[in-house]
Amino acid sequence: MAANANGVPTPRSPLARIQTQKKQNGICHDDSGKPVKAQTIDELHSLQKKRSAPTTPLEGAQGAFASLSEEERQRQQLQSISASLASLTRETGPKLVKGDPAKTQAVARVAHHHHVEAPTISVSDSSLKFTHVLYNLSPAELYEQAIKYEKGSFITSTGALATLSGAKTGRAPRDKRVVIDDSTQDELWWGKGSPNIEMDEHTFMVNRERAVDYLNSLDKVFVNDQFLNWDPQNRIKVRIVSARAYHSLFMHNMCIRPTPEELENFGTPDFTIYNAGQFPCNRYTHYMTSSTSIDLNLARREMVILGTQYAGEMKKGLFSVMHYLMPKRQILSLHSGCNMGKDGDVALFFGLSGTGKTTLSTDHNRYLIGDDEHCWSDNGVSNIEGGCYAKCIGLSREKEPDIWNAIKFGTVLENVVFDEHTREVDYEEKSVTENTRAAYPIEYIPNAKIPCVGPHPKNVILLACDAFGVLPPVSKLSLAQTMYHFISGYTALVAGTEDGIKEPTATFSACFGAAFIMLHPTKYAAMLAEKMQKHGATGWLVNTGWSGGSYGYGSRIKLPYTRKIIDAIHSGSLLNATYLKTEVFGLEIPTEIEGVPSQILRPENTWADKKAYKDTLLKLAGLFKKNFETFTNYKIGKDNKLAEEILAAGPNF
Ligand SMILES: Nc1ncnc2c1ncn2[C@@H]1O[C@H](COP(=O)(O)OP(=O)(O)OP(=O)(O)O)[C@@H](O)[C@H]1O
Ligand SMILES: O=C([O-])CC(=O)C(=O)O
Ligand SMILES: [Ca+2]
Ligand SMILES: [Mn+2]
Repeated sequence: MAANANGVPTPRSPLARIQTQKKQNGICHDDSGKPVKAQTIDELHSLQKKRSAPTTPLEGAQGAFASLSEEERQRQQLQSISASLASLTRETGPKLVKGDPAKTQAVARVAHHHHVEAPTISVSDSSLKFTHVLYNLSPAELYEQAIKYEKGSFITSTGALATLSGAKTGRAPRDKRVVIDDSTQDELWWGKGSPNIEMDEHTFMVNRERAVDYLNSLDKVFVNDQFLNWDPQNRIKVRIVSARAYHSLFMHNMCIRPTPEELENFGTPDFTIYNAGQFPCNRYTHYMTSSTSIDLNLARREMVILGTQYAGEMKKGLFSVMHYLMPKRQILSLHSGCNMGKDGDVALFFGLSGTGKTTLSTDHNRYLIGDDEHCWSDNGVSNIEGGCYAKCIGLSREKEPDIWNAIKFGTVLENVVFDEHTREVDYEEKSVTENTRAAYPIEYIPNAKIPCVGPHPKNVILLACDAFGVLPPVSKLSLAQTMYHFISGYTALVAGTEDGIKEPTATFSACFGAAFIMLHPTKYAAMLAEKMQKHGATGWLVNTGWSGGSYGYGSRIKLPYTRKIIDAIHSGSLLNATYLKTEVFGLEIPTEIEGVPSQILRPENTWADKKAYKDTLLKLAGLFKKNFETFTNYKIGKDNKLAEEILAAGPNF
């Protein structure tokens, strides 16, 4: 029974008497609740928000400044960010203020205490104005910023932040530039087939200045201080300076989120991204072939983004950095998904964009370690990232329930189309792009393994989305075959992820990620061979692409069948199946798998036109052979025995 304010029971009856308070001093009080502790509306609003713990990075010794005052912390933090944003020609950083410029009152007060000293060398207007820093904002704060200031930002019916990435809806690999200097000249892979297109140090500085000036011309910038790599011994500190809440939330989700304590001791970042994506590069600048430029300077540990707002550039730019830093430490960096069974059996999923790394590593019966970027060290595997980046085209609750459910508050949904009233997303719709994406923190997947590390892999699964429809749905590989297919990195690129490609086309991309590797592919291949051998991992080739004919004739292998195949690999049952060897590619294919129609296991059975099948098979084999020519002269491992074996493991016809 309910009680009124005086504790007198109020009987529930249809004709309950309306009770008014007894008159005191002749005034009628409505004191059903206590009055608010505010004298004004402003004061009332200020009560709404509780102060949170300070999140401030410190320069210098870890934890030594634990007793610093809040004010001193703020000052050091702004100094560190000001140093990041400094113009290198005017030798001064901008005046920084923490917080949203919209809250002008607070700004005036903070600015008085915290602005960084005025420049002495050469003064420009930008050094006279304040740049407001929105530092490691929470998802809720970033939502508010996005919705208020960024056109095209909306909350979907499930709570995700829908956003548009602008003119670019995929990466622009032809616009990537890497600074060539005395050390990178010899260390990195340059020339034919390499993703590293050179630029000189001076041009980098021109673009860096352009990006920094652009960012400093704004009222506010977002700064994220985060980590990469869950292996604590090989963790990298990254700072991302960007102009959009979308970019800040994307990286909040994709990188590892520091705890408040870790943030207090953050210090100087190991790597910094300047994302001035809304602003183009100057096409009169040397080495620039378009208005977009993604520039990597390993010596300065910096990356500059101009002319593209596609957030994937940041994620994959950092991945390139890891592909340089980790092999130096004898750690193999991998463009792969990774998950682990209840018994601790780890599987890696390699594959190019759209082949199924995210879809297949997200498996309700297994622990997710990560969906896209990993390291394999002497201690086992570790995820580089703190989030997942799933393709959304055709997404359904039935087929991919865990990804579906991860699209909720906090998740960034790029370039999707939704109902203007209900805000329900239509995942079939590709009118903005086919490369629609969801970026969410890894803990949004219920069986994520946190921390995202695991023991040495037992299975290495190479995913290829074969648009020709001639590769078997699954084959067991020898070590040499695994290397052959790893170096080849075959797939049919699915539309949209890389700018300009509109429909599936056969592609070879070394190490299943040539766009991101920094060293010659054979360096990574040799490390993979050594690790697989040492830890007894088995290689598999899984075709998640076409069956019964090429693209346009056959159809994509059904996801439930691919899942059954993957289940059989994980359980170990496929290892003991009966195999037969295919002609031309010499692949071992199983004759039976539980839950998969046996006739689809042999591609030639699914083709009505046997001659067309044979012709297509030979055509693809020819493409493999031609692609591999560039690698035949390279030494792999200590002696050249493996290189010869690998070559022999390719198609024979
Ligand atoms: N048989 C299949 N196996 C795997 N994926 C399939 C299959 N059939 C259809 N798909 C679809 O293919 C897409 C695979 O995309 P996924 O996000 O897993 O790519 P990815 O390898 O993680 O690429 P990226 O590196 O670009 O993130 C999903 O949209 C999935 O629904
Ligand atoms: O980088 C991207 O835009 C998406 C991705 O994961 C890939 O292409 O491998
Ligand atoms: Ca993915
Ligand atoms: Mn990827």
